Amino acid sequence: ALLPILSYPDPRLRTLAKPVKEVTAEIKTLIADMIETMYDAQGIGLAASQVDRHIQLIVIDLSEDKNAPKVFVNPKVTPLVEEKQPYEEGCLSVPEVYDSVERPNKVRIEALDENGEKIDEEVEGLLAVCIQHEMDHLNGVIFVDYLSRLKQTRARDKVRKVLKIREKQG
Ligand SMILES: O=C(O)C[C@@H](Cc1ccccc1)C(=O)SCC(=O)c1ccccc1
Ligand SMILES: [Zn+2]
Repeated sequence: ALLPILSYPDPRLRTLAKPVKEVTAEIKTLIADMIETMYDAQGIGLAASQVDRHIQLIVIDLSEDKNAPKVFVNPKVTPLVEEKQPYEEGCLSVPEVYDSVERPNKVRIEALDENGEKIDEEVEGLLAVCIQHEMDHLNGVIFVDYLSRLKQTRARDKVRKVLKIREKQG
């Protein structure tokens, strides 16, 4: 089922996500719903925080055909390089706002997959950027937090406008 995505600056987006104790059938349903919601919203990632479920769960799909979703439960990210690279980020909770954010572009990701199997990989490029962006969501951080106050104000105004237009479209 499609899930409603919280929009900036909704305070619920600031909630700290709790670890998942066990990947239950209910959580497997949430994973499927998050993947469906991510595709519907044309995103490449989605954190449970964005659908108002405050558990440590993210889904990502960078594939062309949108048929290779990755699931990370209780993810832990460790930068593998000091140097930060800029990347033009967006966010499904801050629609139609894009701006440059600097992050390490090579990280180690440790997590569980949807079957509770261990994941321990070194990733780089857009996957590394996206994982860090989703991890931020689980810690109540939104990419606009890295921008200037002026840009944060503009982002708030832009989201308000976009949501009004989407409401009219029904
Ligand atoms: O809000 C989210 O977590 C989803 C977000 C993930 C993300 C995109 C780009 C950089 C970092 C994290 C999106 O999918 S935004 C929409 C999108 O598909 C996109 C935007 C910019 C670049 C590439 C993709
Ligand atoms: Zn986001």
